[in-house]
Amino acid sequence: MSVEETTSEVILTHPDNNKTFVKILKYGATVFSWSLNGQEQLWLSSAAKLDGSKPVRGGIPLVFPVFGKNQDDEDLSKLPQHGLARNSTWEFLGQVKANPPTVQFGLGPEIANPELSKLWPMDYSLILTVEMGSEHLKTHIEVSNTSSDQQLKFNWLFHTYLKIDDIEDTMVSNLSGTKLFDQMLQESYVDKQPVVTFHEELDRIYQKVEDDRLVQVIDKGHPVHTIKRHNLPDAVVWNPWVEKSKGMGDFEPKDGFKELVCVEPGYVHDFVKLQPGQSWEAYQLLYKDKLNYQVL
Ligand SMILES: O=P(O)(O)OC[C@H]1O[C@H](O)[C@H](O)[C@@H](O)[C@@H]1O
Repeated sequence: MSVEETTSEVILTHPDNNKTFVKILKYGATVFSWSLNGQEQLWLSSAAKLDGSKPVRGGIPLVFPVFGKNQDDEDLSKLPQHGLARNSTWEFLGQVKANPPTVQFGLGPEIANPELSKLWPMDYSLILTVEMGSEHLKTHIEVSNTSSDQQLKFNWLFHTYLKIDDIEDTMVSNLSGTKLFDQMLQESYVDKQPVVTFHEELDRIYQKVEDDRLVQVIDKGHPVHTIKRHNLPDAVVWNPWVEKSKGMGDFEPKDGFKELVCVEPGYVHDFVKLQPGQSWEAYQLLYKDKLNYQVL
């Protein structure tokens, strides 16, 4: 059977290769493991909570309706950092395709975390579609405004923790020439470096990155992850390094930052704004590709 459901998880196994599978926690609809022919692709903290007591530290947490901690918006500023989707138990809607195995999860205010929904009493419907091919993992989101009279204003982001061998051998490519907001320096500038490299905590929001820029994670010259984005103009690149990792209780081992890089496709610089009845969709596609250094 290619789709197995337990009380807390859904596991998809590829029909042609049982070493290719994905595990999704209903809490947060969080993909917390993706094995591609026996090789884990996502980083997961060994102290990550998988019991619904807090968002998962690793995998692909979903960020909605606000990225970070909003200070200005009357409604969104009441929510905690990264919103409510990653701390709500989603409904498993079932399998929609046999091959590639594809499943859907849904979230709306009627089942979302009640404490957080009180802080943000909006009408919306989210459908997450997870498709696992023999060589790829696609996460697709559709957000609908189900209100009859109110605008829906939100951020979306796939907070993807990619597993790597060694952060100091790793580069992230094809973001050069893009404007970014540096969360460490709290300032905006254009990245003039040919690739992103890591020597300390790095937390950058690259803005309005064209859809046809394929972001690649390169290990000693070899591309290990390729990320295609659809309708997600921003890309956050994050590595917590030594001090930030120490400060996160659910981050283990403490030197685990060496084996992860977060590349997070999102819509976070601006808000998506939907009028009553409107919908918006976007996806992230993770796959393997040859080195594709784009001259832009
Ligand atoms: O600790 P969390 O709430 O999961 O946030 C983890 C990280 O998310 C994003 O990458 C932000 O850019 C970082 O500033 C933040 O530290």
